[in-house]
Amino acid sequence: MAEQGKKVGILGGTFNPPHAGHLLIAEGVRDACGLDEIRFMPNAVPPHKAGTGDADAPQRLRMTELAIGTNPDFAIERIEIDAGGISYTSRTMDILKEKEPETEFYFIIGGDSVDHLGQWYDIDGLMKKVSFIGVGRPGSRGITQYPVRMVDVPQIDLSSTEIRRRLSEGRSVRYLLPDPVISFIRKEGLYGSGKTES
Ligand SMILES: Nc1ncnc2c1ncn2[C@@H]1O[C@H](COP(=O)(O)OP(=O)(O)OP(=O)(O)O)[C@@H](O)[C@H]1O
Ligand SMILES: O=C(O)c1ccc[n+]([C@@H]2O[C@H](COP(=O)([O-])O)[C@@H](O)[C@H]2O)c1
Repeated sequence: MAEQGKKVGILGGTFNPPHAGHLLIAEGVRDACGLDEIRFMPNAVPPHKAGTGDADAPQRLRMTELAIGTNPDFAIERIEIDAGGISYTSRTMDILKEKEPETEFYFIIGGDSVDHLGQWYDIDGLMKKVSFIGVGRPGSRGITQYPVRMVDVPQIDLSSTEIRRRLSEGRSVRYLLPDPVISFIRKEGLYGSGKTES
């Protein structure tokens, strides 16, 4: 059972893989907005992405767990992974709000997501269900006609795409994502990184 009036930030993502950019914005928003907790919420099937390549949903979930580690301010929200199918945020928020009527939810998005918010499923309905917090992202405008509270947090020009590319080219990803996630990627042989014993 949720505590009364707890302020929870939801960082939804594909986390393919999770990286320093995700961790930085989560901590930045938590701090700037006085949130009690940030939940990282991996989606099952992302609504607006072509696919997730060779990482399946359980692997993305595991990598997200490893990324947040033991940080007591961070948690995992597995509602979308457990539901399966295409993860429309509007539907997810209905379920979350019904489960935890006392919790105040804030949905955190990066500048590229801000730019494309108008294309989200049931966006007008969704706006009535949850408050949006946006953060800048290099290469995006972070502009929308929808009411998004833009928050200034440290930014890093990093994406999961860039990490997958580096791994497939055998290049270093050290410090771009937490070591336990790198070890998992190598152990599972994800993103063309090649299987290793360590
Ligand atoms: N470096 C970053 N700065 C700000 N926001 C980010 C950054 N990286 C990701 N985000 C935001 O985090 C959320 C989840 O991102 P996602 O898991 O899709 O990662 P991604 O790096 O954008 O992935 P990909 O490169 O595969 O598209 C999105 O709202 C996205 O805008
Ligand atoms: O509901 C939608 O139509 C919708 C469209 C695009 C993205 N989202 C959600 O926004 C979050 C970030 O998306 P992504 O694709 O950058 O990982 C993630 O939780 C997605 O499920 C949701």
